[in-house]
Amino acid sequence: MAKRKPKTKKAPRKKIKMPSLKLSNQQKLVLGSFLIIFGIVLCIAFISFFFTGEADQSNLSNFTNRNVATKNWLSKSGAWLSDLFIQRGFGVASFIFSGLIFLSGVYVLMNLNTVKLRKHWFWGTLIVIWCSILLGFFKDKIDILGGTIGFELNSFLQDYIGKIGTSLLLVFGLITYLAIRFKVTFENITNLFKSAKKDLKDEFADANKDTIIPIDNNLSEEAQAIKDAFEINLDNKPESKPEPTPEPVKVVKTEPVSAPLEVNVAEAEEEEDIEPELEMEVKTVVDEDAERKNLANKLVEDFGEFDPTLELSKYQFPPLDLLKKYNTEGITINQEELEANKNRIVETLSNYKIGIASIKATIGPTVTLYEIVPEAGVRISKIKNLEDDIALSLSALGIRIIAPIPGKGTIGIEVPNTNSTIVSMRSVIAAKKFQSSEMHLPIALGKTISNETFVVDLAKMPHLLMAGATGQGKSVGLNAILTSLLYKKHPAEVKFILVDPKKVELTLFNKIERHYLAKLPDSEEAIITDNTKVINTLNSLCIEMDNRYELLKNAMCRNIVEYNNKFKERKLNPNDGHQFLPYIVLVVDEFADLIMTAGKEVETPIARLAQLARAIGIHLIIATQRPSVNVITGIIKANFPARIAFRVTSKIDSRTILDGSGADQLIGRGDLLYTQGNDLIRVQCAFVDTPEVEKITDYIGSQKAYPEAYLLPEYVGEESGTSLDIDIADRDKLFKDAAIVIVTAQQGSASLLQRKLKLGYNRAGRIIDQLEAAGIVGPFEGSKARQVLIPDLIALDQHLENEI
Ligand SMILES: Nc1ncnc2c1ncn2[C@@H]1O[C@H](COP(=O)(O)OP(=O)(O)OP(=O)(O)O)[C@@H](O)[C@H]1O
Repeated sequence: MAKRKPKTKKAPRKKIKMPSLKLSNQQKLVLGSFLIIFGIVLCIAFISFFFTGEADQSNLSNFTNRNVATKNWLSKSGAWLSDLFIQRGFGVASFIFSGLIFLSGVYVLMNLNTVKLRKHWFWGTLIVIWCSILLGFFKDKIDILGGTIGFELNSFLQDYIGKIGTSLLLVFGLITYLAIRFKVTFENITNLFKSAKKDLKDEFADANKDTIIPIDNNLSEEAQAIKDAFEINLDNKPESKPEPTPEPVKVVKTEPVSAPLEVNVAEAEEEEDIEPELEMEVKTVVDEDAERKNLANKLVEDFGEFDPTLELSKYQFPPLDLLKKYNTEGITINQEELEANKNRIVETLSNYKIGIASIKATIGPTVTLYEIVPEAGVRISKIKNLEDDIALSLSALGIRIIAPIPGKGTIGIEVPNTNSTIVSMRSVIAAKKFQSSEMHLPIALGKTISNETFVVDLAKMPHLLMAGATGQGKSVGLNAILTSLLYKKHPAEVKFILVDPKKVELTLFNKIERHYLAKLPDSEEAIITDNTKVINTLNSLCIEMDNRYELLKNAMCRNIVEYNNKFKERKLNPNDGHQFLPYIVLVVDEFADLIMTAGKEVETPIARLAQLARAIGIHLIIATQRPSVNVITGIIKANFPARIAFRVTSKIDSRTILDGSGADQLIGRGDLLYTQGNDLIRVQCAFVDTPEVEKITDYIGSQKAYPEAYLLPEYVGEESGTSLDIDIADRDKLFKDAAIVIVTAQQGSASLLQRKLKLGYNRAGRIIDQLEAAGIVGPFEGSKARQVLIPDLIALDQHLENEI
């Protein structure tokens, strides 16, 4: 079976979640309102209990008897409930339970986070117990205060630690509660007292400001008395301290000055007082990073890590059964063939006087590798030169000599099997190596010569160049790559941009447009078959790349993996434009065709993407039939270290794609050479047929999808405005309407036309060209809208009339 979810992905230290009871919205409404009403019922019954409890007491045992009448406002059930909670339970503190039940109802109804609710219940229950123990002291006076439980607990404690001990224990409980729940500290309390004292003083000071005592020569006795009184009231200092304020007043008194001097008694006092109380304001520098981290931790605690797959949480990965099993699968060893080939190799080599010390065969799906160890003193180059002779003697195509096999110290001769076996996509997808791979973009390419499943990571490549003559298995190879990713990656994690100039190869993927494809905002079809659109898409992808780099820079991340992890850990704020970034894989099926028609316009953005896009999760896969140097230019080659070569027709083509020969000696039908810069690895590509792809895309396409394909940023092409001599007769039918829209809005943008006239991007772009040619809008100005050269509609009419 296909893996439903890449469970083997390093589980990011997820908290073990409590099994959550998932309720539908209707169930939430029912349960929420029930709890709210039940909370209210309890509260009413409890209140009523204080008035009717005593009267109902005797009837409780006859609760089931219909004829017995109770006085509780909620009748027998009210009497029973309040007796249970208050009398036999926790006393008046039981009101807290009714509040908690009510609160639970509100939480369920409003779909609030239950973590807080759990806290409320925990602390609420503790308060109930604390209160009932406290009120248990008064059981003798009013027995319902603490309830039976409160009384029992209280007397239990008293038996062991006495009345004083129990009281102290309750005080300790209160302190603990305040300290933990309200973060009260000793410093907080002292600061509170200090500030209260200061406030009090300020108040007095203010009061005195109103009664400023003009101290002139004759400071009245009363003033002195008032001042003294203040000193006595406000100064807490011990009497031994140096004498406080009277001094300045005395001075004034004894020294008559002609100019009246106003002395504010309170002020003078404050000067004295403030000094010893001088408080240093300690400003703690808030570490923003730490604060953000705390917030992120809290968010993760409350809501769990961000799950990008949440929107399509019910998405099912395609099952393995959709892929076909082949009868020809499984390697059959033809002993005779093996023997015959061995003998011929030994014979041919001995004809050239090359002795062999040992020979060993490894049978692969399409070729068998004969590893020989030549006798001492044999030149390797001598064997290498015998390639054609060995091929002749074995009368077989596709003989490849690897001399020496890197890291083995042997010489390899690959000889095609007479009956090659098909490597099914099913077998490679089912392989443990693929299923348990922890790669970011794993691709099960096929099987190696030693019959091992060959899995590579596209994210590491980071771009792939694929070449091969027509009919050698390129399209199947591309399908195998796409299938691998579909089997391993959720729609939220990867998006494809498919360019298919042949128009038929990738059309099947149209069905998964809203799951897996990305497209330009204005394009109708997600799969690009039109070469001009490719240019826009590539440029748009460059904008996406720049945007992503900006996001990474702001998030201080070096690559998409770090960024996405940070986003999942809720350390990046979506309000700042951050979002989970899916990988984007651009697949171009026929690159030669593109280069021929668009040349530099395609080459430049491709080269730019190839150079820069690896860190931000954009990967390119480019396939071509013609691996000639004018298609795979130096700049492209330099940026595509990973290459796949299917069979090509000439050594030169092989050299272009692989920087060496080899691809010309392949046997076709999915036989390929893979290199990532160093060794060449011969792989038999997995075979996936069109009906299989169709089944997979049908399966995915039938599931719930995103509202639309992943939208790439809009790119306003420069191609508009190139041909300014547009014939008036060739103008679009909507030309005049467009001119009116543009002049009215005084904004020369194609997207405005798209919106107002409901046009596709291409047509809107063409009309903008025509408007430029007609002198209505100015030339292209990059990201800005074009200038409108006509001020109003009257001027537009005149302008168009003059043209004719
Ligand atoms: N991995 C494979 N295993 C077995 N047969 C294969 C494999 N790949 C391709 N073939 C055979 O080769 C045929 C041509 O393959 P494919 O259509 O992929 O070639 P191509 O290189 O894409 O050709 P073109 O460039 O003309 O589209 C297939 O129909 C299939 O019969």
